[in-house]
Amino acid sequence: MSETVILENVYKKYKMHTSPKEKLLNLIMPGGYGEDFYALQNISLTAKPGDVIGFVGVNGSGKSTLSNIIAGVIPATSGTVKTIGQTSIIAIQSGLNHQLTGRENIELKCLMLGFKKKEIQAMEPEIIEFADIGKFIDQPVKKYSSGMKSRLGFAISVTVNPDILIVDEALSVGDKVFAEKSKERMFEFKDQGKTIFFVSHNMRDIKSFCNKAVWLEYGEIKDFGPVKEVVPEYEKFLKKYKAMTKEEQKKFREEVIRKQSGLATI
Ligand SMILES: Nc1ncnc2c1ncn2[C@@H]1O[C@H](COP(=O)(O)OP(=O)(O)OP(=O)(O)O)[C@@H](O)[C@H]1O
Repeated sequence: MSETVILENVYKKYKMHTSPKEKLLNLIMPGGYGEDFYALQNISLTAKPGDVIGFVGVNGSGKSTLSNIIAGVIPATSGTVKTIGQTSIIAIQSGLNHQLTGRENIELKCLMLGFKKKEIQAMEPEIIEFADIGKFIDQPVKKYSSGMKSRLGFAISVTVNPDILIVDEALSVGDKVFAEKSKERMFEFKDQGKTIFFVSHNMRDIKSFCNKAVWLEYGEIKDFGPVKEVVPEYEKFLKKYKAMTKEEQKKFREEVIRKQSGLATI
């Protein structure tokens, strides 16, 4: 079956700043200002319908950056990103506008995804029912609890029926009942053969839900393959990392920063 996501030699470079002055200089100077920092380097991967791919890696390895690039939330610095079909991301930062009401956010997000007014009207009741936030739907989102925000974000993202779904730690917030309902919906998507990317620090969730895994280290792909092969290797690494002395862990982190700080060549 043909691919739904194709990434070729993707890099994401940030400028590191230590003061507001440096941030300002970065905005006004041609070519920017500050030390280069590569959040992602040389990422190439493809995904097909039915692929449920877990992103694993320690804090700062690039999982969210890669998710956001696939979702089209942020651009890659270089390389090519091709997605075929409707893409939808579910993340803790739900991307809702805090000044607008829940209902207005539904309309705005769906309009941005290219739906027509009539289609949105048809989807709205389903989104509201799934989000289960009662009368708050006509209140501004700034009055919502974090659980309510994530429920609304999740409800919109799944009701638009995407071909490619990206789930970034979204199940780690909110109550148990909603987490169960969300998991059920994601398993339905999996059964329908959609392409899913799933970011989690919970290896039990990764092993039970995904059929493939990408192990990211220093913003690079350390391994990509069947979840049964990649995750045990990653768990072995985690065990070793946790067994290191504080000094050894510090050395490891310094090495990570050195590898990501402008030493790579594009
Ligand atoms: N806007 C930004 N400006 C500068 N650096 C950034 C920015 N966003 C992310 N980074 C850096 O890029 C690296 C990768 O971050 P990312 O959030 O993708 O990692 P992660 O694997 O998702 O981490 P975590 O498990 O902690 O969520 C980190 O070192 C982070 O500090």
